[in-house]
Amino acid sequence: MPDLAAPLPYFVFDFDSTFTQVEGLDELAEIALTGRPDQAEKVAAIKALTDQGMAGEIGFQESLARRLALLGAQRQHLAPLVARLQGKVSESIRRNGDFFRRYADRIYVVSSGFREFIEPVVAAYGVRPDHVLANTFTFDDAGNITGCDASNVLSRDGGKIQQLRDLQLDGPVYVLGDGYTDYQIREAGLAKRFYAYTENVSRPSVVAHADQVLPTFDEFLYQLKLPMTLSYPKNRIKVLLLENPDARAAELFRQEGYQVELVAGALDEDELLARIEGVSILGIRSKTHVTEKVLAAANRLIAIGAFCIGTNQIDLPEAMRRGVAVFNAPFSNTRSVVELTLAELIVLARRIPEKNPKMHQGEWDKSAKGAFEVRGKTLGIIGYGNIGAQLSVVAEALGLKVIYYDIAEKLQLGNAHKAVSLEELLPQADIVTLHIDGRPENQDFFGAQHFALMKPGALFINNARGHVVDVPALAAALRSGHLGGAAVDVFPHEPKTNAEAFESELRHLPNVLLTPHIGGSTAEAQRNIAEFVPERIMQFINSGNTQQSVNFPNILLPAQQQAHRLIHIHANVPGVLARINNVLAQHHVNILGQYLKTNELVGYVITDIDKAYDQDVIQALREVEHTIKFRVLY
Ligand SMILES: NC(=O)C1=CN([C@@H]2O[C@H](COP(=O)(O)OP(=O)(O)OC[C@H]3O[C@@H](n4cnc5c(N)ncnc54)[C@H](O)[C@@H]3O)[C@@H](O)[C@H]2O)C=CC1
Ligand SMILES: O=C(O)CCC(=O)C(=O)O
Repeated sequence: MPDLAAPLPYFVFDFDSTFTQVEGLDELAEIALTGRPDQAEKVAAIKALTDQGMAGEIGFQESLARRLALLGAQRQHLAPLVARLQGKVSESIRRNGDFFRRYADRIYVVSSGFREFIEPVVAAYGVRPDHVLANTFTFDDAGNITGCDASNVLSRDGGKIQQLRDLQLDGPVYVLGDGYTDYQIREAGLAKRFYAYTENVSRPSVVAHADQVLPTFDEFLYQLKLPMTLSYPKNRIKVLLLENPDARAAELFRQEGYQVELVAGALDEDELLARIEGVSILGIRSKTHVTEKVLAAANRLIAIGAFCIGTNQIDLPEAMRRGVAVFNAPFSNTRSVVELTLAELIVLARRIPEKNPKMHQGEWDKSAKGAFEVRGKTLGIIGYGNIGAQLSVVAEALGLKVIYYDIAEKLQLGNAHKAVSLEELLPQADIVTLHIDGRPENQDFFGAQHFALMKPGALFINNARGHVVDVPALAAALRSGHLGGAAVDVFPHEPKTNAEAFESELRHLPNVLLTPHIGGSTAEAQRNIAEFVPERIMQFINSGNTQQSVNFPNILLPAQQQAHRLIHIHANVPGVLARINNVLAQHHVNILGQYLKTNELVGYVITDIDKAYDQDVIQALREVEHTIKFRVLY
């Protein structure tokens, strides 16, 4: 570990793929070779030579000479190169630009790249020209780059070592770089610590030799307790994604700098208990249950993402009491469920679940028995929320009459007719479809007495939640012939993974279409969900914005320039806001903006304060009575 009490060390940065995201010579090659038929081939050859040099597979001098020979670059290409590199400074270095200005005396950039493009890029961050140690190009009279100044130590093998020797720095040196030649400074005894910088590229041979690996520059500042833009390095935020959400979700979290771990199936309580410690963001779909016990063990949990609509699998009040915000994707798969339901009602009306397997067994059963058109028939929709209402519109377009029942007052769409009770709806409907939510009160919502009220031969569809239907009662109604068929996508007990067997008494019943909870499983829905949920969670983490959280008071406070943002979650008891503001007043901290919203269990306050604050204020705010969670966002 670095010695925090010691005087500040000298910081030696590599440039290519460390200070910037890219290699300068690779970029120069792309610019210089633009429009040439052999551009791709030559750029690839140059990149391969860069990598071989960085990984220590060939000598630096050889790598450089071979790259320059392929380059064909001229002086005029340098200005566009600098402009390009200025836009490609590593993200975490860019956001901590103040560090370079503040500690300019202690910072050196030592690179085997070229001063012509390095100096202007780092100068924008306050790095002094005499602290940039790099090669220089040589040019011919026509301005073609012909090579590099051979008298410069950095143009030779072991150049960085010699350069550090020549510098004769009078204190400890910390080297940050992505290449083997950066490590060699430490190996030669000229640096106290070598940090492998992996934000842009991670080379196993370099990482293996590092005192520490730095996924971002924030991590370095955090470890050294130096001032930083973020309150906490993003690479320390652990995301656990279960049940295979679309790959885009992991990609977005990784882009944000978080560590992402994937588990293909659902986890039961014990399995989740074993993995939840240290997790900041948990992503699930419909099968993983986030119980009170799991939440109690979740020592770092900030947010849960339900990559679906339903959130009945999460103990929402307990999550709220523990200050864990829950987000879902309330509309991203709505259309997919509607399309499946429409397909099912036609397929059932034509008794396809019986005919299809017979055909596969070579049996030709051509008959109209029990088959009907859906045009003019009555569709009874129970639960007229997002799915029910959209289904209503599309079903009418298909020629169905719609009647619906909902416990909440809902806007009647098209010519849909509202029923005041199930008793009114059920005897009228030729097809009954459930689209209620999975709240605990809906356990066994639909039972034998309801099937009995349905028309003889009517069809039944459940694409909502398994536990809302009494399955033995449904099986009895099908077996007796009272119902003409059913389509079921959701079950009280669903396999956790595709490897587990599916058990249900609905198996092998006539005209019954069973699907493995795929109502929302379309490419479109999964991609939409995988973008929607991470976006909500990252907004919450970065700005405190809780819009569309299913369990938190919804707040959106626009970001203020020159402000620190504090997030305070507390038990909803009187007087907490006054106590927070008392602490701020006692410490003479100016409030620039503030928003409080409460619900039945918690209060959520976003406070923007001016720049002047110290650790005492933060500690005092943490100690405010009834605090559940407190975070400094920026
Ligand atoms: N099979 C699948 O893959 C999918 C299933 N779903 C499930 O579909 C269901 C509906 O989803 P959304 O329409 O988005 O939900 P929503 O919340 O927009 O609508 C649910 C509606 O049901 C009503 N409701 C609740 N309890 C009721 C009751 N006892 N009697 C009558 N009405 C009642 C509510 O007032 C609300 O209008 C949810 O359970 C959801 O989890 C959603 C997406 C995919
Ligand atoms: O696709 C999933 O995993 C669950 C879909 C679902 O039931 C929902 O969105 O509520």
